[in-house]
Amino acid sequence: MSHITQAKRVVVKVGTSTLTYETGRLNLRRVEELCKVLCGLQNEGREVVLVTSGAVGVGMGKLGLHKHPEEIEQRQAIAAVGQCELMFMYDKFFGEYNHTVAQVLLTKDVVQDTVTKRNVENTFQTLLQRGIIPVVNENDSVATDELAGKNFGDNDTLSATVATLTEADLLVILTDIDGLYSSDPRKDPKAQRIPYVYGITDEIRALAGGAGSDRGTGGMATKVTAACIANDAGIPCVVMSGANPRDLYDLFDGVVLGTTFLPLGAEN
Ligand SMILES: Nc1ncnc2c1ncn2[C@@H]1O[C@H](COP(=O)(O)OP(=O)(O)O)[C@@H](O)[C@H]1O
Ligand SMILES: N[C@@H](CCC(=O)OP(=O)(O)O)C(=O)O
Repeated sequence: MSHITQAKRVVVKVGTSTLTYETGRLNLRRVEELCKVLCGLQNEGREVVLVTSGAVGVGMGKLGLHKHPEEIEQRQAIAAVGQCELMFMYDKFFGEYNHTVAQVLLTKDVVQDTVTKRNVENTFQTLLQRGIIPVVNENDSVATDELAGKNFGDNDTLSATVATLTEADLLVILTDIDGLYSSDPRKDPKAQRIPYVYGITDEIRALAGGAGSDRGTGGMATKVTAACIANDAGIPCVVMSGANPRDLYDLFDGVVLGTTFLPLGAEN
């Protein structure tokens, strides 16, 4: 699958359910492994952009909270605590393998305005040219557009936006399940994994349900939306399990993992 093996610029998105234990505390072993593998991919000549969730989840863990507060301002404040911890950890782990990270926090309006969009595109280009790994999250402490509902924001869609902004060759979404199934496997034991999707249709969208845990936000539905945004920009998208970050090496060696969403006309 040359779309994957030959991808040079790769956006990798990791969800809260992959980064944390049920307590909300960081799964350090997994996060360290993920950072090491991303450094390995960077060393082989790829350019990696990491889109990370976890600010709210990690903030809750750090503050000893077990239930998502209803109030938006509480969640914004918790995210501010968690984002700090997340970046401290990424800086440390990537630094151990001699790589520099940069924090980029985005809101929807940034990419809707031509001037701020160009600014952030320039920032990404400059970071990547310098071999720096951008670590991106939604700017949860200032974003209010997506806070009205229960969802705090949607980093799946954000990752697709980042893939288009950076003109990436591939988007990889790491989650707590190994791809898109014919229905939510947590509810349907007969659900079967779908290895390839060539062009996202309404039937495919209808298969994808909501989050599988209290820590996840958008479920498979937002991942399919993200894949659609990426595919519309000509960028293939893989949704796969983040449980064993070393699987990324297999992916780039050509092993078929998770679900690969390919734009129509990009079948080989
Ligand atoms: N058709 C489907 N195929 C696979 N997973 C699905 C499907 N429908 C709903 N899901 C749920 O989506 C969850 C992954 O999304 P989410 O919990 O938001 O994780 P993350 O934190 O990685 O974004 C899975 O654990 C699963 O329960
Ligand atoms: N920006 C939020 C993440 C929102 C989100 O989409 O979470 P997830 O479903 O775990 O990818 C945070 O950092 O907590």
